[in-house]
Amino acid sequence: MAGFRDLDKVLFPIKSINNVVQLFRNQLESPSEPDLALLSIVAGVIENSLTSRSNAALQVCEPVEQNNLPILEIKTVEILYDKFRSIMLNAVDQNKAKGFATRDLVKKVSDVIWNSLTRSYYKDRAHLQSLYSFLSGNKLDCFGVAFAVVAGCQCLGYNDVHLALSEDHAWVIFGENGTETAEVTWHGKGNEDKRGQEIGKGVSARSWLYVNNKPVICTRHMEVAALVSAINPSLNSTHDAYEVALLQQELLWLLYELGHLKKYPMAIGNLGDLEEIAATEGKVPCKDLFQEAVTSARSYYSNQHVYPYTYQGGYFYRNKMYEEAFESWANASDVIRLDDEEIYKEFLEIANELIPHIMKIESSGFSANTILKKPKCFADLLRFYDGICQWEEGSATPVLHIGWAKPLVLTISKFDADVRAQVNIVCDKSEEDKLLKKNGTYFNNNNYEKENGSTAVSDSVVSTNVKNHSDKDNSPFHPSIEAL
Ligand SMILES: CC1(C)CN=C(N2CCN(c3ncnc4sc(CCF)cc34)CC2)S1
Repeated sequence: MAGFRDLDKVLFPIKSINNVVQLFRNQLESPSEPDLALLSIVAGVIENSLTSRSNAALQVCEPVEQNNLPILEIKTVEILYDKFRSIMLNAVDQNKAKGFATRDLVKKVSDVIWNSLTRSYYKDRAHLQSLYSFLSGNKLDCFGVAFAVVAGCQCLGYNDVHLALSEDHAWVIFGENGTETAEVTWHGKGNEDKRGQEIGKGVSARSWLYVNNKPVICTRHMEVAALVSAINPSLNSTHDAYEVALLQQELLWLLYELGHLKKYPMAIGNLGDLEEIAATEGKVPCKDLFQEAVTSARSYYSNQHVYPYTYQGGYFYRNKMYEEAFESWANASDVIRLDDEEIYKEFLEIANELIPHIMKIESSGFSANTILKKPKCFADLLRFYDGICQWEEGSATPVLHIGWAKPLVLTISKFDADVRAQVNIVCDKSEEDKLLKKNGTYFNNNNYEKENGSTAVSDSVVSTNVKNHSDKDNSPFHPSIEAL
């Protein structure tokens, strides 16, 4: 482990964002691996000092000149760092010969963190993700507990313990081949925690909560990306602390340029959101970052992640690119599996707020190039709704209710009959095969590529997949909705 070395200590007292970026760069480029506890404490102290209620007023009305931070003395960091190490070293006996972590060791570290937490507190509050929060307030959120367990294991010399991330949960992998898994934190409200248990191989592992067995398995450097992604600049529900957001943005660029975000779609999406708010001169534009997140999820996680498409759809929506937003949301809908509370809320907002808002604007008659005349938009909308219906079919609990049906009917009815007529529901493979051959396009599950591998759609034919409600096989071919 890199630890707190002299070349890091000379950067103190830290007074600017550049100093913090340099500390992270030192750690990330060190021959030994970056020290998660050190970096989480530094990020946590800075975030807390700039977002805590005490100076919230100051931050909102008097933006501190750029790049200056409240002075961070080395002593502050050393005290917290040594406290974390002593908690770990005292709790776990050290005589055992180092080697690979065991389930008992991982559970023990999780218990040490767990049993130190304040009895009851509002778990979804902001700024509870870092080791600073753990050490100064004995409070952590769900992600923060999992991160602290990995940082604790690193402290104890178990470098095989790594963070595993889905889009709404976190756990750890460990062991000689990194194939052991263990729950180390809770998930959601009112669910009994399963700490110590392995991630099931059954239905639950195929749910969205475990991204259908395609989680982000972090390297040490990606764990730094996770702590940076988890930095929360929120001052209150309407304002962000400018310096915290800028620090997060610069650290994400550092990690991006070192290549540590390649397999981390959500971190790329986080950077895209920050770049949309304040673009950094000469960098990859946010629109391309959102596409890179989609490509990463498709390349490394078999397109089983939803958030890259909702990041991208949200960008298109905010920039009034409604045709593109429909396509992103339809792609997101193609991904979803069995029911899950968090992702349900995402789709509920898209179906019952964002899409109706777009339809209201588009049918107000002022938009010249209205999507209401575009068969592809109608096709993508049907694909979006079809995915949700399939979700309903596949899930134990009912998903759809009249609250979904009304906006759905209203939306569909906004497209004229002549536009709808151009969307041809193709219901059997032979017909689809003929069509595909004719247009040189073929399908794989959720995206379409020309034979030459470029992802595109020929102008005359826009094809899209609609999962056949009946077929349960995994054949890549499904009846499709064609807009000719
Ligand atoms: C398109 C969106 C609604 C905007 N922000 C989103 N997120 C913000 C950032 N998120 C994340 N960003 C980086 N890493 C992680 S790991 C994780 C699961 C709990 F550990 C969540 C998450 C979660 C998703 S999704």
